[in-house]
Amino acid sequence: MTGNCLKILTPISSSRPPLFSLLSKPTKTQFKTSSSFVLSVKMSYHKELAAAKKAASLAAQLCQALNSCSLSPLCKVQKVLLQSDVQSKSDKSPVTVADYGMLVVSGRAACSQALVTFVLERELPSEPFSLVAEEDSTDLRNDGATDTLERITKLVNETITSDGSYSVPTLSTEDVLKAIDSGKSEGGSAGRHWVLDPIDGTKGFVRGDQYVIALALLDEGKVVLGVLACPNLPLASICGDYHKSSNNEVGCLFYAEVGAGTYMQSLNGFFTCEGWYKSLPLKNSEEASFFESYEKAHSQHDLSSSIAKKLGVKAPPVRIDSQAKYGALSRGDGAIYMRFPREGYREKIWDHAAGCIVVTEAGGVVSDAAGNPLDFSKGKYLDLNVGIIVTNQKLMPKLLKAVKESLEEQSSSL
Ligand SMILES: Nc1ncnc2c1ncn2[C@@H]1O[C@H](COP(=O)(O)O)[C@@H](O)[C@H]1OP(=O)(O)O
Ligand SMILES: [Mg+2]
Ligand SMILES: [Mg+2]
Ligand SMILES: [Mg+2]
Repeated sequence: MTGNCLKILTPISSSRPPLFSLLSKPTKTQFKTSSSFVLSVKMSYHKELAAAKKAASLAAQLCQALNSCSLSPLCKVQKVLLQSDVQSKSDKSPVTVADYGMLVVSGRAACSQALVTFVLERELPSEPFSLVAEEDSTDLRNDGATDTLERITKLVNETITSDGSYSVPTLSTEDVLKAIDSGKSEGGSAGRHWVLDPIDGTKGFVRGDQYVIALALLDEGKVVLGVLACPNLPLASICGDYHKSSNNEVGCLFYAEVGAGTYMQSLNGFFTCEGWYKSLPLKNSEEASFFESYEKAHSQHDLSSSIAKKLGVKAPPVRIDSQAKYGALSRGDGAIYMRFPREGYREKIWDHAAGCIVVTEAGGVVSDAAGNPLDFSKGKYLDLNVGIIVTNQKLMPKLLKAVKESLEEQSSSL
């Protein structure tokens, strides 16, 4: 453990990156040593990672404040929402417009997006800024949204003031709208692009369960760093006897930089847990626990349970919302994550970029259902073969075989 953060050990991989990749080296250069061993010196993204951690942590603080202010009219609406079903957009994702309640939910995500944009631009003033993000300001520009817009502008300003690092004039509602709309980049394979899901796991957020602020950086189409701020995720493992754990603190920040590993610290800055080294995966598929979406509409539970059966998995699935699944997996809470969206759903890069590097830098493997790595260079969508599967290097061949068999069985039964 270093300072107040935990280094997540590589569960299976024997090919940890060399220590020199942790050092600050500004160029991508290949060196030949006298023994003709080729060393590839990696680009360092330390400055960008520090900015991303700060942005995601502040956004998490903002989301937590939104949830705990029981007297706020915003929260009263959320309480009503908790008892009602969340409406759908045309792409079948929850949220937005239709009524004031939905505006409040999308407004909160937009609020988080504005704050992340503000922090990244202030922390990295000399870098060109391109952001591919989920939210836009359309709903907040409607006449009926004035009150919500004023409230979220106030909350963004309060969070900036309470942090105390930036001496800027108070942001206006127009500043906030502009900050939200700077997330309209299309991404792609050239240059650098930030990728943001300002509230990932909207349904979990509305239910008071798991959600994350997920931020990643693409460089030439590759994910080079990722941060997952998980305000409701316990610091202790969420599998096995976790409910018996003496530590019931919540709020985790996972972060990873290419070639430099994955780390976790507590969101409040104090790290108190230990002992995860012992529970790292694994072993045999029978002992693996597997994660999937809480929402049946997001992933076919019957398909994953047929795959788990083939693998001999004994434990019941762990169903939680959002990319918190990637974070929990990276620290060894479970060994497998399976995601099989319903036909017609297109996965977006902001739903996987940060989670993907958090898992791969901890030694895991993320692929589509056919075993291809995820390609983040094609714009805001991921073009995938059927679904996404995640596990460690030892279990991946077995998992792929089981996935293939179950998919064949599924298509022959149609
Ligand atoms: N119909 C759907 N199928 C699959 N994923 C969806 C669907 N609707 C929304 N999502 C997105 O899936 C992610 C949540 O997945 P999970 O079920 O694993 O929590 C979220 O990013 C959510 O978007 P959002 O960011 O708006 O919440
Ligand atoms: Mg959404
Ligand atoms: Mg999402
Ligand atoms: Mg979202």
